[in-house]
Amino acid sequence: MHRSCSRRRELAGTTQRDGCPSDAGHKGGARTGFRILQSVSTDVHENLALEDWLYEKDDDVQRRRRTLLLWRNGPCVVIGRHQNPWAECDVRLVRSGHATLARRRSGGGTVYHDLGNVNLTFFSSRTGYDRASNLRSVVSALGDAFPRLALTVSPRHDLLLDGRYKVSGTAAKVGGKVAYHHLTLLGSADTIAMSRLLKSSHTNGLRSRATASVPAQVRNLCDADNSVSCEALSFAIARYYATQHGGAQHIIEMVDPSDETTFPGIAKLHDELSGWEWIYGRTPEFTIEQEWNVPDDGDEKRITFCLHVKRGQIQDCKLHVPNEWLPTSLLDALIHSLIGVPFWPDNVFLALVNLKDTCKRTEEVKHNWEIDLAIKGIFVLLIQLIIHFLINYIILKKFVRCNGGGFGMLLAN
Ligand SMILES: Nc1ncnc2c1ncn2[C@@H]1O[C@H](COP(=O)(O)OC(=O)CCCC[C@@H]2CCSS2)[C@@H](O)[C@H]1O
Repeated sequence: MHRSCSRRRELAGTTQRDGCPSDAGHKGGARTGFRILQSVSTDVHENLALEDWLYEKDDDVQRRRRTLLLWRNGPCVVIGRHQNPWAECDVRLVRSGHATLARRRSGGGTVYHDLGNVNLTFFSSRTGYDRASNLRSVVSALGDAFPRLALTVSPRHDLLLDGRYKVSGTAAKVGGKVAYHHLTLLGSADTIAMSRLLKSSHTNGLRSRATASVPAQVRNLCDADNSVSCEALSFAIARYYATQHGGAQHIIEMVDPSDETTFPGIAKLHDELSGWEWIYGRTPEFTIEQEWNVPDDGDEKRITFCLHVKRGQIQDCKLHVPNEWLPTSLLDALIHSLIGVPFWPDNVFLALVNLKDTCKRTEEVKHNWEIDLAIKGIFVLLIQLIIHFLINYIILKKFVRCNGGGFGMLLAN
């Protein structure tokens, strides 16, 4: 890392300096065995790119120098590497601008972040990687600074307040030589937004082998001690970390993940992490099935609609409607118009709504103008669908190419 652009904040004293000597991270000229960094960015994709960059490219991390990174994000939902966003959160709400969606490199479940949540990443050698020890340090650090907080480490490495409320979730990435363990810490996050966002938009009928989150009852630390703030949490943890690793005094080095000079190649990592291909396209394949009953001459008929999605695109589509309702050729055309289309709830939702309308229309038609109009209706539906898909598909593809993602903005319009 070229450090001349980072800023340093000396926490043991009161000084905060801008511009630093080129040996930032060296204490009094002598290199310490550890380093504490804090990101100035609150953009989740920038911060994940920074984490990635440090893990992949940073000389100090590669030389197994212990590094603690502190970071916070604006409102976002962060899914694990092997998760399905449609199963884990309300994608529609996310896309309407309420939060950013990110897929991280580590496994595990889905969490919500905002500025009331602090993230800590402990980089170490693979052999020095020890989640339990990191968590014990966090508990000790917070115990020293906020004696009123009763924190414990659960068997699955969550941090619990009063033995039951989750205040921190953990995940990790372990490579051949280096590793990181990262965790959240709920200081004063918006837990109402959290529960709204972490509700699947497709609770019924979604089948997949993706990792499922383990929902928990959460609480903010500030609810147990109102002197808790994210700044105070970061300070307490940084101070403890330094003491633990032999530093009498500690310095927090402020780093800017949008600075390509300091972190060469970081923009590429950012583009990858914020692109559709990574966030949605990496979803393990899944099947989604919807069914509903439609009245038919005083009776009820069942319609089923089943999509198989691979790499974020519809690979297969099955639609069963009563034989007499739709001519097979049109049914096939409808199915084929969906194949290869990115699985985008709007696309599928529209197809379902149109299909429902068609069925209703078919019902009316049976009684009024018979099959002639039904075919016309379906034809109109097909044209609508095809136009809709073409518009979405072409524009979205173009958009993704230009912006590396950001469907939310487009679809919100
Ligand atoms: N910010 C935060 N902190 C603690 N717990 C949370 C948070 N957001 C949601 N939750 C609760 O955890 C479960 C999911 O628990 P689950 O155990 O399934 O997943 C995790 O804990 C993953 C932690 C990942 C930590 C990374 C560190 C830096 S980037 S993200 C969710 O349903 C909520 O009930």
